[in-house]
Amino acid sequence: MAAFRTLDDVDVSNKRVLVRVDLNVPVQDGKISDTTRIERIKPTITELADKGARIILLAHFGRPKNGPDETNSLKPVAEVAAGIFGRPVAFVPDCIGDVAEASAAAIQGGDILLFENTRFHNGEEKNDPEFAKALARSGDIFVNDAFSAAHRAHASTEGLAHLLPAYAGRTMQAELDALEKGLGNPKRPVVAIVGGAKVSTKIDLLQNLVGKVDALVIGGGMANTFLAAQGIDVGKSLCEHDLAETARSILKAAEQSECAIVLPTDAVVAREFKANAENQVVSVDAVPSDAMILDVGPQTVGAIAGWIDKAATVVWNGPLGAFEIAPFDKATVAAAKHAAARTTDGGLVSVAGGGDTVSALNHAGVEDQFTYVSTAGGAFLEWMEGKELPGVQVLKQT
Ligand SMILES: Nc1ncnc2c1ncn2[C@@H]1O[C@H](COP(=O)(O)OP(=O)(O)OP(=O)(O)O)[C@@H](O)[C@H]1O
Ligand SMILES: O=C(O)[C@H](O)COP(=O)(O)O
Repeated sequence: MAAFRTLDDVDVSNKRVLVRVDLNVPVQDGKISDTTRIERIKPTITELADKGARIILLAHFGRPKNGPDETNSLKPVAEVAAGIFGRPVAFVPDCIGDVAEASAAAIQGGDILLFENTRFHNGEEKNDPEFAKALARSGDIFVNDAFSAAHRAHASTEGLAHLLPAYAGRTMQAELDALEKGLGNPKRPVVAIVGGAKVSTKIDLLQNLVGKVDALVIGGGMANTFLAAQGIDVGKSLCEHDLAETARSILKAAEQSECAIVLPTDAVVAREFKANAENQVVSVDAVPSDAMILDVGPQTVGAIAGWIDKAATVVWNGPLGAFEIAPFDKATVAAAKHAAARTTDGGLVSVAGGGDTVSALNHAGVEDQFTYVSTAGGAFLEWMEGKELPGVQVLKQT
């Protein structure tokens, strides 16, 4: 973290502080269904407000393509954020121009404004320097607290940092600290657990991990591709047969870098992809030709628990089975509980991220017991792939 400046390095009193946050929260039936991202930024907002900063929140919402539209407006988020922060949050219907600048000029220390969706302007995603300059006119300094949007080189995540003195917010700082412990400079042995549906969405991630970790546990649907690549018949399971060669090259790279690969040895199979479908546990070399693997089996869970016991650090992305439908959540829940217990009692550093992974940990009831659970989706994956995130990179340079 010494690589860039934080809120410890600046006097924010009475300054107009443009704070990039991630308010891209899920909405169901017109209501925000999960406020975790808003809760996560509260420490930064509280600190800035207590120090007398004039706070202006910048954020995107959804992926609007044709300018302003009501469904992607941040207006409803202002009220929810105010409830969580315990302070009024005034909504401003644009993020640039006269209204925005006049509102930012008028607020007092400790006040909070939320500017409308930055993506309502084309310049945001293009990282247009003119648009970034227009944003910068409302602020004296820039604080980026949106790790989960840091994989985007947009005007409000990257461009602004070239125009104003730039700092990492407390949430960004905590996220980067945790990720540094996870893969940057981890306590060894490091065990990565990667699951989820497909190999195709995680090739870069797997390739990066085998060069960095001591053991890689592969579960979920993607394990089927690895099993098939070794000549195992996986029946009707989800399997990317065209990626057999890629899977073999990942196994080879793992062998060269002495990374142990842990693949399922048994599996829970069913003939239907639905809750409570009739199911049985079989060895992976005895999957019936008309059945599909929907979870890893108990023997595999035992092996994964053994690896968690050996680990000083666990990084996790992707569920081990189709955890949304019982009973195919069993392995994910058991492994999550085991990692949580080892974190609480045994000093394990456990870092997890990814949309479905967070839901799975929530479902297991252990989200709070992990060392760190990232709310980032794409940004967490890119970090696991070993990529530099533009929004983080620019903070290091400025
Ligand atoms: N054996 C399996 N067969 C079919 N689907 C599976 C299997 N194992 C896991 N899945 C599915 O994989 C999906 C999650 O994978 P994904 O790679 O999207 O996770 P993630 O990276 O945490 O999430 P996100 O992509 O939202 O950030 C779940 O919907 C789960 O049902
Ligand atoms: O939800 C996210 O992962 C972030 O807010 C980034 O959103 P995006 O994928 O639309 O850029």
